[in-house]
Amino acid sequence: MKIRILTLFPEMFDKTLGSSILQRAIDNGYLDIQSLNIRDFSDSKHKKVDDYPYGGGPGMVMTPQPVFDCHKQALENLDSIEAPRTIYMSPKGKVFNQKLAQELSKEKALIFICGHYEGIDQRIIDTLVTDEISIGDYVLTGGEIPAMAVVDAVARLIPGVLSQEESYKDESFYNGLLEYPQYTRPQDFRGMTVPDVLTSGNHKDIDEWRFRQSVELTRNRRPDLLKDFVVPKDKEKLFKKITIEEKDRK
Ligand SMILES: C[S@@+](CC[C@H](N)C(=O)[O-])C[C@H]1O[C@@H](n2cnc3c(N)ncnc32)[C@H](O)[C@@H]1O
Repeated sequence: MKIRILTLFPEMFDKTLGSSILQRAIDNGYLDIQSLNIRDFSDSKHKKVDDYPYGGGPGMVMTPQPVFDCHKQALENLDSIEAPRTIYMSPKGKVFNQKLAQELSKEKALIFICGHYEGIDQRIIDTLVTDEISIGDYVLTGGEIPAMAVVDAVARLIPGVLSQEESYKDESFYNGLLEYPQYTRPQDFRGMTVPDVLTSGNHKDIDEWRFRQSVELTRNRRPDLLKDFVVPKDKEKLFKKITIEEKDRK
């Protein structure tokens, strides 16, 4: 997947994209990420990228010209890819989730626009942007951290990026549930022991225990997720049993 990030702070991406799984994905050719500095595209003498909002009010707004020209360069960069989605990171956007990450991971290319100050001129959004995405109901200083979160969540779903051991299929949200608790060595840490079932070697029991933990955790913490949860065929009986037991306990 090719990713182009339009930002006033390209250096913010160096560390994140140059570490761990993302760096490996780049090295192995699964990801091609470039950040473009919007300021480099400003026509103004002092490379100005913002101005006062029409109608008054606090703060500054990012002007259209540098962003339009930076976006044009990003498109030229991706010339073999037709109409890539252009995502504006914005607190006003659709709230990002695993489903959207899965959808975006199927794209050949993505362009991200990171806002700053009070945001970007609406004409950029009306003309260039296909998706406005928020990472939650709070306001950050800029779109860089939100873009990194989206790039990270999307990249790890691209086939081949994660090795088998790191498979995401059991992880929270992927199958509609929160993940079960995880334990590692030692089996006894200062008197706190690992649940016996996990050291039993009985894979059926382990599988059932994990499913039960996932269902109970989701029911307690995120009951909203259960509305869309499709119970796997082989877990239907167990799911019913867990549900009855939970009702009896109340
Ligand atoms: C200070 S914010 C601007 C907020 C804007 N004035 C508003 O009230 O909606 C500056 C930039 O940070 C980014 N940003 C802030 N919070 C975000 C969030 N929750 N999700 C995605 N992007 C966010 C956006 O790119 C935004 O243009």
